[in-house]
Amino acid sequence: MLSLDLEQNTVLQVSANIEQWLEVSVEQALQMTPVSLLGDPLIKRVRQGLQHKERLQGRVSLTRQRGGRRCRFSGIVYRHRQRVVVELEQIAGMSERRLLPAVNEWLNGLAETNTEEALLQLLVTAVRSLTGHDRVMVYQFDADWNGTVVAESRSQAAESYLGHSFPASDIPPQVRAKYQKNTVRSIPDATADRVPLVPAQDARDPTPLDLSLGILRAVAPSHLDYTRNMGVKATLSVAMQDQQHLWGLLACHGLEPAPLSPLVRDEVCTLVHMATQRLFLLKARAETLYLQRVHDCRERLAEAQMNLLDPGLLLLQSQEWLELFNASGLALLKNGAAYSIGQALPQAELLKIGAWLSQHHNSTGVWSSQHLAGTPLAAACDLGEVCGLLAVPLPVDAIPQNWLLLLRGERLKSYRWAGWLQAQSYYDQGRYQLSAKRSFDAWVELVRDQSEPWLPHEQKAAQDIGDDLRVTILMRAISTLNERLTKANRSLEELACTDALTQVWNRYRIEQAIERDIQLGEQLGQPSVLLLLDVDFFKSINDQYGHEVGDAVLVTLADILRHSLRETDSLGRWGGEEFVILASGCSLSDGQALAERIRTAVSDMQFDQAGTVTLSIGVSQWQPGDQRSQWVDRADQAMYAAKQGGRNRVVIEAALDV
Ligand SMILES: Nc1nc2c(ncn2[C@@H]2O[C@H](COP(=O)(O)OP(=O)(O)OP(=O)(O)O)[C@@H](O)[C@H]2O)c(=O)[nH]1
Repeated sequence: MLSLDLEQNTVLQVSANIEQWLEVSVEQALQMTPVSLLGDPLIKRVRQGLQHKERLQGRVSLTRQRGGRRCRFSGIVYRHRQRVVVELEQIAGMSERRLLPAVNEWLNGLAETNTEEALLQLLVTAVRSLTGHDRVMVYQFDADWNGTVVAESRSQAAESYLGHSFPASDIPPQVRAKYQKNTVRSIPDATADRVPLVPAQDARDPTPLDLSLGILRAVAPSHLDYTRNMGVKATLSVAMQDQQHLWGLLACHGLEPAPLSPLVRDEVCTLVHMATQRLFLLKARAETLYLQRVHDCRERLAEAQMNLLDPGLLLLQSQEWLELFNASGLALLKNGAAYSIGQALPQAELLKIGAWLSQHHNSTGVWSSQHLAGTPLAAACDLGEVCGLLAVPLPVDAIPQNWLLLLRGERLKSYRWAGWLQAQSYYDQGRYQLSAKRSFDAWVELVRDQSEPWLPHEQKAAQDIGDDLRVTILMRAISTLNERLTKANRSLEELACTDALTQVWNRYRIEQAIERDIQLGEQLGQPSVLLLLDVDFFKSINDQYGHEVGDAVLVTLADILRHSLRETDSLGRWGGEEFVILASGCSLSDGQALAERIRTAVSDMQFDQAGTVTLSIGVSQWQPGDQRSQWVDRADQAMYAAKQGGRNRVVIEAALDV
């Protein structure tokens, strides 16, 4: 490793072992110019490639004769402030020409895998065949940065770590941050001596050289302890990440020092990079399929909205929602009622959950827990077997009293922790301080009372479906309200058209019916007849028995009249003790017959206290050109004639003296 000042054309620092590689002593090297030490082509390439850049794209190469043999070096170059760092490694082992076809084959294989498991397994197999490490693992981080080994390829001699977990403290935040900058960390020989730079500091710029972009920097003593305690003497780890997120690591272990050609290391990085891309592609594909299922569910909800289905009934048919959310039970809390499917809780407990959520969760976003026993909700109700809850508020009028609840049972998980669980790092003055692990024996920890975690895409899908469900509930509520309003309007209308005492139509309503019949007569020539009925000597009934008896007579009379009519006839109270019957589609003679029937029925009737009651009835037929008043007047005149003629009789208009 060398640091150069290309402006001043000087060599600032060199590795103490430079002579072993380039056959110049440290003193000589520090006297030389960069060009005389590393050659004109290399320095030219660095000058061109490093303009305005932190690191050189690609590699530089250098050839030297050593002990009569030609040695090839490959190097990386990066900048720290004014200084340019050159790291050179001798190329050994598999030649470039033999390496490429093998890598290509592995790359093709990776591109053909269709499951995450197959992909990661192929990756560890490929990397081990290239590097010859004893154990190659893929190590996946969970949300808390604990890592679990999800794929492994190993030699007989290496113990298996598959399924083991490592606590987050093993790879603390500042180490994780470094992986974002430099995806690869290589320790080919953990037992090797550290080689210092000479001089240790650049006299003009005492800032320590930042080597975080490099490969050859020495390893922190705590990390060396860590690898030693793990029983490994060589490691290589490569970050598996997309732009923002460190998903996991590819980690290689050698039980013995494992010198690694920089070219092989580069190819491993390429394989890991390609495998990570493929991994995210497979994940994206799975997510697309999931979103398609969510979309189908939403389509069905949209249909339910159009058909104004009751969301509660809808839920009962939604077995699919259970599968979609990998839920053991599902409940809808709506207007104080609970509908549920699957293994839910008793209605009373579900309602308690709803009440607690409404009181404590004010946001319109979802509420979730995979460990309900650790939340205050556990004290508010009996959760039974339920360990996980994803609750989606369905606010109507901004108050989230309605909830969609997705429930999950326990998922027993055994963590096979590799090494001690005691804190391996501690936080001090804003930095994690590392201390090495001392044991890597597996500890099995059984995690109880927890469900599968609610993944972000599941939470998003639940929120979307919740939004649709909320609209369905609203639409349903509006339609129910409309139905009620229509009913209420109809009752009001009836009330406005009904005579309060006799419950037959009032004068306003019967006049409307008469107008309608006049229109039908004019448009279709339909005949209609009016009967005007007046109680004889009604005043004397009132006078003799009191007004209440008079009222009772009117009520009984209305009943008799109602029962004497056909479907098409209409009955109304004209006022006082007068009634009107409109016999639609009826001739004058038919009207006369009807009037006679009624007159007889009434006169034959014994009224409770009033005894016999008789009617005088006038009958008139609508004539083309008649206004309502003319038609009614003629019936009135006929009725008057009946009175005149001695009462308890029917007179038709034809009998009137014109
Ligand atoms: N009990 C009761 N009486 C009513 C009601 N509406 C009108 N009346 C009475 O009905 C009586 C009608 O009397 P009149 O118009 O003199 O006629 P009448 O006694 O029937 O004699 P004629 O029609 O000539 O046979 C009056 O005394 C009114 O007060 C009612 O709703 N209830």
